Amino acid sequence: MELIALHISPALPRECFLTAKDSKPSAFTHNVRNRHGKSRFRFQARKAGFRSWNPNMISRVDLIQQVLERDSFIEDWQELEEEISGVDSSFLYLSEKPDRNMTLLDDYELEELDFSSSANHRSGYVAVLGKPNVGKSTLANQMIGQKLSIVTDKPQTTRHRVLGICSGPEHQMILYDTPGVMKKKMHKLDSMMMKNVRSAALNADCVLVLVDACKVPENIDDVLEEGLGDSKCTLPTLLVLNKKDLIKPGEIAKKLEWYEKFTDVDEVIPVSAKYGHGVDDIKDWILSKLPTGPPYYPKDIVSEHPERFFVAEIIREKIFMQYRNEVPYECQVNVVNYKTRPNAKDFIQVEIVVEKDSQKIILIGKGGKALKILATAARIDIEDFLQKKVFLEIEVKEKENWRQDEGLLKYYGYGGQIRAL
Ligand SMILES: Nc1nc2c(ncn2[C@@H]2O[C@H](COP(=O)(O)OP(=O)(O)OP(=O)(O)O)[C@@H](O)[C@H]2O)c(=O)[nH]1
Repeated sequence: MELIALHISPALPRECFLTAKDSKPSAFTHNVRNRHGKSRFRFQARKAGFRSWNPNMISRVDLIQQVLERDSFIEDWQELEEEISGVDSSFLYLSEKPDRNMTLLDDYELEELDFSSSANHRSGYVAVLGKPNVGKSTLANQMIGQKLSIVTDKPQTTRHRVLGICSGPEHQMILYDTPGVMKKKMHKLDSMMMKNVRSAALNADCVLVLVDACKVPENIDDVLEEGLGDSKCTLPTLLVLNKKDLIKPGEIAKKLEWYEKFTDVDEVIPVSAKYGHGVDDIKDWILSKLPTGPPYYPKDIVSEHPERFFVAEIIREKIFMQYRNEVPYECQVNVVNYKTRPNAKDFIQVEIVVEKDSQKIILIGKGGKALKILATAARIDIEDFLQKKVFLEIEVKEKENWRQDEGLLKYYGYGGQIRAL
């Protein structure tokens, strides 16, 4: 490791960050809070060539230890170590939002965030809600300028809350793309997914509710109720009439009028998320609702999820594209091993969990042909995403009723935390 230093800041509560695709090598930051909730140790980790700090490369404790070995100026390292060892570093918690009062940054930290103090800077959290297939992921990707959420033509493909960060010189919007709001919950998986939608809304400073412009206008009360619960009356809400490219301008005007008249939202904006039309209007609306304040994350960070999360999501997208009917919904993709190797391709071992033997047979195909096609398509996209060559190994396993098993679902990351190691 070519560590120079490690920076610890209360404004940066995450363990690993994904930087924008073509950004310059970044400062990777790491946060440890002391007992009083304030950072007392400040270091900075830089390693050229990484788009994110992959926790597999080095464990949290190793990282701290390496810094401690180098830096003699740390007085109270024993306390620091105690604190680190008390934290289960194999999980990333997705539901926390840094306390605004804790994000009062000093000059050094502002410099680290690439942020020059400005009274007009706005930052905050935005929950993106809507029924399945209305275009939430497409809009979130368009706003961030990079594909983070998988997009398919099938409903209910987003299972996790995907956090994407959209930064500009004067703003930082942190978007939660959420699974489609659904009334009927078939499995425990569905209820846990909806719980995640709610916790996204709890963190939000404002809310976008997407509807499909091609569909007959419909009440959004159920989306607001399911997605926001008690917060529904208090948060500024924008109704986004998406897929306007698919209908005639006259029809858009009629639907706009309907939604303005029959829903209790602050504004309605027609857009085409797919083609980026109207997306700037949405950004302007969000900016008018976010509080002024410093950024939460460095400006070149686009997500806090680890690379392995996106690897699993890319494979899930390919499953949706290749297989029909219920099969994609019955699959869970887990990255069980992710090794970065200095002199060889990265090694990624993945298991696809299915509920029945019949699904396993379909996934693998005759002589393993279908699985081979899947692995090739996934590998190409993963290499494009990671900007490096990988060796991808996929195995299909059967676990009866995994969608009903709360313990397993938590282990797979549906309980608000995902595995980092
Ligand atoms: N024509 C058109 N298609 C769109 C637009 N936005 C999204 N789509 C398509 O609609 C489908 C669903 O888009 P997603 O972004 O996956 O929808 P979602 O709301 O995230 O879906 P869930 O995962 O089910 O919650 C995809 O085929 C998109 O390409 C749009 O503005 N115009």
